[in-house]
Parts: sequence; structure tokens; C-alpha cells
Amino acid sequence: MEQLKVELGERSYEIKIGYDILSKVGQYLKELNLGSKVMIITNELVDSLYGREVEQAIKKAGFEVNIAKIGDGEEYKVLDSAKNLYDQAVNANLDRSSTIIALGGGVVGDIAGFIAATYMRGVNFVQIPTTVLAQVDSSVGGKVAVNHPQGKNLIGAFYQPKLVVADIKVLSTLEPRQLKAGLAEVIKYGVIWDKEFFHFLEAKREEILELDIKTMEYLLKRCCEIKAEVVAQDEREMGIRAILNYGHTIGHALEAVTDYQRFVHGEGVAIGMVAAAKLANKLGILDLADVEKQEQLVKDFGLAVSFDALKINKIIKALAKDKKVKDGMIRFILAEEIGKVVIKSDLPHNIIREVLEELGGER
Ligand SMILES: NC(=O)c1ccc[n+]([C@@H]2O[C@H](COP(=O)([O-])OP(=O)(O)OC[C@H]3O[C@@H](n4cnc5c(N)ncnc54)[C@H](O)[C@@H]3O)[C@@H](O)[C@H]2O)c1
Ligand SMILES: O=C(O)C(=O)C[C@@H](O)[C@H](O)[C@H](O)COP(=O)(O)O
Ligand SMILES: [Zn+2]
Repeated sequence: MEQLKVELGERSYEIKIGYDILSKVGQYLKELNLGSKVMIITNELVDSLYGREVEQAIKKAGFEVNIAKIGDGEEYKVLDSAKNLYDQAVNANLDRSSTIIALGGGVVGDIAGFIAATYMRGVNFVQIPTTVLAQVDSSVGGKVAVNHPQGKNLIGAFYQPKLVVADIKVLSTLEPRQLKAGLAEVIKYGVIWDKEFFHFLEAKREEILELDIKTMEYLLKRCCEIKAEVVAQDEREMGIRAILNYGHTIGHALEAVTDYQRFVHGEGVAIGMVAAAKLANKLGILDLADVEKQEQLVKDFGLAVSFDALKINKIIKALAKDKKVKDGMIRFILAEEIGKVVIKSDLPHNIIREVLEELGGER
């Protein structure tokens, strides 16, 4: 098993990564010295696959367990679902020493964390991520949120978990579409931070798509290490943390303009990264060869690099709701080379339009 730490002073916590470790969750929780009540937030699918194993492990360690479910999909990461979860927390008599556990992908993790941050002004929070995306990204770093119809994650908080437990075994039941979508965030780490990791991804395509255990253990660990390092430097995104948003400026806009129905998050990020690479090239800061390498790796992992039937104006309008907007100015994370990015504002609108048109956007 791999173990690493997110260093945030009194809010520090461990990330445990291993194969077939769900049955150990009860023991891990016990080591944290928490109150006796636990509420697992999950969805029907993940509950049917892994709920009993986690529930039994936690009960065996002496905790009282309640289970609350939300609908499956991005459209359920909203205040309406949160309201229902608050009701269930109140009915289960959760108190300030209780723990909310997110068992699922990023949707479950983000909303469960939002409930943990706000119920009684904050209760213990533990992440058991079950998708690639959640294991490499959303379970680490404490961004918790729900969506607004006009923009992603517009209502949220920074609220760190007390523990993250990532079991590689659970990834075997993922739909191929979801596995691929998670790999978009994996590519992101190579582009923003680590050229060698990018080369590793190019070389290990087959092992990754087959979920080879050793390969995945290294992949998950490296992504979490990078995220932990960035978050430790800038927990609340006052500066460098914004690089974790690479590909998200256009990615989030694509999700929002299609009412969160057409692209899953990773798919939006994949197209958004290709867009960011093209933008950087048009601004003269990134070589064409590095644009092509990113585009190729995105394709190699089975992800789309373009879209159709969307109006450019609509996408541009949605960009204005990005949380990186400062004084009305849209900010982009752009690569100078693979492994190195910068934050740029006041990009000429015509260049953004040009790129969106190249990707399939309609005038
Ligand atoms: N907080 C952050 O830092 C952060 C980072 C990245 C993404 N996110 C958010 O994460 C969300 C996307 O997360 P996601 O890609 O995990 O999507 P998701 O949570 O919708 O999960 C994808 C699908 O996989 C299913 N699933 C989950 N685990 C499974 C398993 N082990 N076997 C079979 N099916 C399984 C889910 O039920 C769902 O249908 C978005 O809302 C995004 O905004 C947040
Ligand atoms: O942890 C971060 O910081 C990230 O930006 C990670 C992203 O992958 C993630 O999608 C995040 O939720 C986006 O944050 P937002 O602030 O743009 O909503
Ligand atoms: Zn993301």
C-alpha cells in the first residue's frame, strides 16, 4: 500500500492507496478518534457494488452507520439534493463529532464534502473515491461544491477531509467512458507539472487502460503527490493552485452550456486542454509539437478533442462565470512547454473564438 500526506498544518491528512483495502476502512476510521456516528453518502450504483463491504467494515469497528443516497449524475450535484441530505443528517441525529463519508465518484465527493462543511458548521469528512477521476483529483484538496445552472461549482467551500482511501480494485467496475474521462485529469498533471509523468502516460497507455495494478498504483500516487504539493502551497487558490484548473476554463463552459447533460467533467477537461494548448500556440508561447503531443495523448486515451452543434457566443458567455475571472477578465492556464504552465489574462477574444471554431464551435 502507498501512503502519502497532504501537509496543511492542523488540517493535514493521509491518502491511502492500495488494492482491495475497503475492508480496512473501519480500522482506519478508528485511528482518527472520531465520534460514534457515521453517515455514508453514495448513490444507488456504488452502494450496490461496494456499500455493504464498507458498511460492514465500519460497523465492525464499532460505529453506528446510516446511508444516504443521491441520484447518479452531474445533474444531481445541486442544492436540491443537498437539502435532502441535510434532512437525512438531522433525522440520523448526527452531531458535531459525527463523520460524513463520501463513497463514490467526484459528484458524490463534492456534494458530500459540501454537506460536511456546512452541517452544524462542519463535521468530520472522509473520502472513499471510487472513480479514477475522484482518486487522482476530486478527493484531495478540499474543494467541495454544488453547481448552479449557470456555472460549475458556484456554491461551495474549501473543506479538507480527514482521510482519503483509494482502492484500486473498485476501478474494475467502471464504465469505459468514465475510466477515460478520469484520464483527462491524469494528463493534466503531466502538462502542468511533470514532463516525465507525461512520457510515462504515453508509454503505458495499454497498461493504464487495462488497469494494471502496479501501473495504476504509481499513476494514482504520482497524481496525488502533485495535487498534494500544489494544495499545500496554496490551499485556497490565491495563486499557484489555479494551475489545477488547466483545461477547465473552456471545459466547465462546455459542461454548463449543455446543461451538464452532454459531457462528463473529464470529457470537458479533455477538450478544454486541447483548446488551451491551441490558444498557447496562437499566442506564440507553446510549440506546435507540444500541442500535437497533448492532442495525441488525449486521443490515445479514447477522448474526443472536438465537439459539434454549439454556438461560440454561448460558450464565450459561459466563460464569464468562471471562478478565475478577476475584475471581469477571464484568466487561462496556458502551457509554455509540457510540464510548465503560466496563468494569463486579457487574451484577445478573436483568438478564443478562432480556437473554438477550430474545435467545432459554430459562429
Ligand atoms: N473537488 C475537486 O477538486 C474536483 C476535481 C475534479 C472533478 N471534480 C468534480 O467531480 C465530478 C466528476 O466526478 P466523476 O468523474 O467521478 O463522475 P461521477 O461521480 O459522476 O462518477 C461517474 C460514474 O461512475 C459511477 N461509479 C462511481 N464509482 C464506480 C465504480 N467503482 N464502479 C462503477 N461505477 C462507478 C458513478 O455512479 C457515475 O455514474 C464533477 O462534478 C467535477 O466537477 C471535483
Ligand atoms: O483542486 C483544484 O483546485 C482544481 O481546480 C481541480 C479541478 O480538477 C476540479 O475540477 C475543481 O473542482 C475545479 O474547481 P473550480 O474552482 O474551477 O470549480
Ligand atoms: Zn477537474
